Amino acid sequence: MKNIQLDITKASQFLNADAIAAYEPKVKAAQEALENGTCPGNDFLGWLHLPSSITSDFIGELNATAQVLRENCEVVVVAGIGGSYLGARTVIEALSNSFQWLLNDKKNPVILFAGNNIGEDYLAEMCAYLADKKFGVINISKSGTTTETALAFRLLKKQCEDQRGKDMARKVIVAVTDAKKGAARTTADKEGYKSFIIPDNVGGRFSVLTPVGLLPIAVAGFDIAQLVAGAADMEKATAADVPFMENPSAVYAACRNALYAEGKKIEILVNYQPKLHYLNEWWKQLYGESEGKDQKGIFPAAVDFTTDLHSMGQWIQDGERTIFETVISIEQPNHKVLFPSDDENLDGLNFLAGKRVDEVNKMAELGTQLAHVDGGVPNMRLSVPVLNEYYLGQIIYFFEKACGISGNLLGVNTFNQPGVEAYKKNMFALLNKPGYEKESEAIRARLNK
Ligand SMILES: O=P(O)(O)OC[C@H]1O[C@](O)(CO)[C@@H](O)[C@@H]1O
Repeated sequence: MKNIQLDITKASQFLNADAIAAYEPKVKAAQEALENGTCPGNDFLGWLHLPSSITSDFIGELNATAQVLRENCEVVVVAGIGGSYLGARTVIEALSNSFQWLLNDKKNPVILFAGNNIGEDYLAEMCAYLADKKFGVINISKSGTTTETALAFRLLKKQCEDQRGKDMARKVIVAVTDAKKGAARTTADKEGYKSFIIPDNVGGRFSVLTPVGLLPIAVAGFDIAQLVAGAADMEKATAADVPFMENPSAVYAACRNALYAEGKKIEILVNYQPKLHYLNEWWKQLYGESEGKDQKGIFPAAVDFTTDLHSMGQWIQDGERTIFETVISIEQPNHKVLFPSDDENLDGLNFLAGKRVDEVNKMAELGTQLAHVDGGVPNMRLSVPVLNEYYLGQIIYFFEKACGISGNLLGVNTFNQPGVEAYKKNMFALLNKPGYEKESEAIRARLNK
């Protein structure tokens, strides 16, 4: 089967002729440090060989649990934030009908996401929608203590028990969390929920191929074996013994770092399919939390084209020249729509008659690439044969591997996120959380100045 393909020619033309090749020894060292476990954060490398180590028995166990939820729920709420929901949402939205929630065909449960914000209106409206639904919950949190998720879960657990009774609630609430620690583990054990473990050595943003992503994706009705198969093939295609220029993750890592060294501080991930919006969101967390530290790191931004050509297009074409783009292009859509001819041709669009809509999209993509390159924006392009589970697995592993290499090239600990604690500390101090007395006093004094 054909793999996803990375083309960097429209990016490397902005660099010295040998700039990418010059990265080969550095990339080799960065990848070796990753594979040998000698890089910073080496206790979080469990994702590296995850795809090839997932057994069919484990897939079977996940599918069996998914089946229990599918049989007993019209709606399943996935509670989680960051790496504990973005991967699942990426795959589910990429593969679902764009109007899934309007279809009401009962083939699959409606999947909702919660615990990823603290919006009171969001929670109120979701709980109101669930009021007459047979619903279940997948509570996902590695730490088991994340405020956004814990808050939503407390509401959902109570509503589920009140609506469906304690016994049924125990059947349709599943926990995905740490093996031993955290409130989500304590609750799951006490209530006797079915639970899955997030391995200690896999951080949240690298966890989509653990039950964190696999369980919700299976509940939504998608083929997780194919997702894992795609990732496993990409694990092979990016292995340490693959020559540098044939390893897409190594080349992507080299190219983005070479551009960064030339002052291209912002990378914009671009798609031409609205279904890929959440891939943008997943990728932003993957690269943002991994590389944005020690006062350095490429800023990961993202746009949905052609939609955002009518909002951000101006900035990208003519704004400050500190950006580069990485475009994800799906070669073949899953549907076929031919543009009709019209005798009156009042809209003047008969020149498109008989063409596929995707042909127009592809010409928009090519035209944009040429314009942006002419405007001084280096462009990489990741070509994906078709949008399905298998190729989403390839895309996920491609970006994860490249992120591991890229973080080592940048010289940061790719696998921690100390900066995320700052807001939490202030929030807990402001909310008078027990244990934060000193911080509460200090923050109030600061605000009263
Ligand atoms: O799975 P958890 O522990 O709830 O964490 C969710 C997210 O929050 C963070 O820890 C940041 O606070 C992310 O790294 C993580 O993906």
